Amino acid sequence: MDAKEMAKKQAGEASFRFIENGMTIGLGSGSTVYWMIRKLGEHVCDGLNVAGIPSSRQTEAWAKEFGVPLTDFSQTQTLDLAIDGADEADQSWNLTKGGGGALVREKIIAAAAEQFVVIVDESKLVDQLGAFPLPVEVLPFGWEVTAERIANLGAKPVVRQNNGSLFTSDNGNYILDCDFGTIHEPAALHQQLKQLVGVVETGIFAGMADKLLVGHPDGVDIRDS
Ligand SMILES: O=C[C@H](O)[C@H](O)[C@H](O)COP(=O)(O)O
Repeated sequence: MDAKEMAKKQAGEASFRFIENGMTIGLGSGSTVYWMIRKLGEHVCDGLNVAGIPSSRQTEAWAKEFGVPLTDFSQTQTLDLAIDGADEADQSWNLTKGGGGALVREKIIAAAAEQFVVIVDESKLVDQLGAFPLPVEVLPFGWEVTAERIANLGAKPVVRQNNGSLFTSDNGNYILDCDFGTIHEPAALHQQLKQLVGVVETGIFAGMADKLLVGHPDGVDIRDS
């Protein structure tokens, strides 16, 4: 395992300390979350009683593979905890998410959780967001028009592709990866984008994180907001 993967594993596994018996947990998406789900599965095998709501089909598959019981929002509308990764985290803990295309479900889950724990390897820490192009989920109908409106806000949107076809999210939508350069005011940019017809959600998670776990190859820093 390389150093970056070790750091992801450290952050993912360390998040287990926030999990208590009886909790309903929002399960984020991505390669850092993988380590959290794997660890959680081990404890479920040892008798831990939890239920998870997955934020993507991939996460659902991992939860089933590792034996983590699942539930859904028809059973509960609040979560004790959500744990998720990020593509960038700035010094105020604003996040860019959606590199894997799961941002809408991830944001619904994070917003429904009493506590939102973010797990990243150290490479995700930045002074300001923007080096990672901002994922914006848009409706397929008229996506070209929506992309033009986003370009008018100062971005270079590129529609995400997957093996030569347009990438489709778990919600059946497209993702525009939008290079805005350095994002000086993430919350304001999010609001501007949300006002555009055709925009479903943005990958800016501003002011949502309660804890930030930063993994290094040989340990983890746990930061409180
Ligand atoms: O849509 C994907 C999610 O926002 C992920 O949490 C994010 O891309 C980070 O993933 P990873 O832990 O694989 O870097």
